[in-house]
Amino acid sequence: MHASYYHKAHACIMVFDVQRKITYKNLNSWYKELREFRPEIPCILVANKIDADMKMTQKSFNFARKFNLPFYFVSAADGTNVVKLFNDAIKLAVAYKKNSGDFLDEVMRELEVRAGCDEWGCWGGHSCEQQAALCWVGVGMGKSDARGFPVLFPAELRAGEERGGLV
Ligand SMILES: Nc1nc2c(ncn2[C@@H]2O[C@H](COP(=O)(O)OP(=O)(O)OP(=O)(O)O)[C@@H](O)[C@H]2O)c(=O)[nH]1
Repeated sequence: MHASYYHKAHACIMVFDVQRKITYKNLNSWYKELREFRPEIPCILVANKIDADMKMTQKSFNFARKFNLPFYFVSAADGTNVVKLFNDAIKLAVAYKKNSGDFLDEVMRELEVRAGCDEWGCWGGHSCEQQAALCWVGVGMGKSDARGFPVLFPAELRAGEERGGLV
């Protein structure tokens, strides 16, 4: 899968189809690839389509145990465990993002603080990422106000907009 799919992911839901064994076997290579890009993010394993064969819920799947992954039996068709799965994945992702030792996450946390973003979002009409990018440039150019916030000049902002919105 292209690297951009993994970029800045904070959680992963890996799904196999209980009706097609090959999808279970393929988990090895998917998991290996995931860990090359995102070594630490929480990963949840899902056995999907249990409505088609409820007997499969009696089976124990070693992959989850081997890699110590939370494991859910799901049916996307009838909704079994779907909401729980996504709620839990979001919680894990948020918890990971708050505390992660990933260099990029640490940089983003620092920039969000400098840009005046908090858990509500970003103040000043920009998204956190836009604001952080503005801040990044401001810091890089050594321009900041007394509070450490970046100072950008209209010409730089215009140039940024011409390049697609970010300075
Ligand atoms: N019975 C059942 N069918 C499902 C479930 N989830 C998906 N399907 C069916 O599986 C087929 C493939 O679904 P997609 O959403 O296209 O999934 P995909 O991963 O792109 O495709 P596959 O790899 O073929 O499963 C469709 O016919 C779906 O209706 C499920 O939980 N139960």
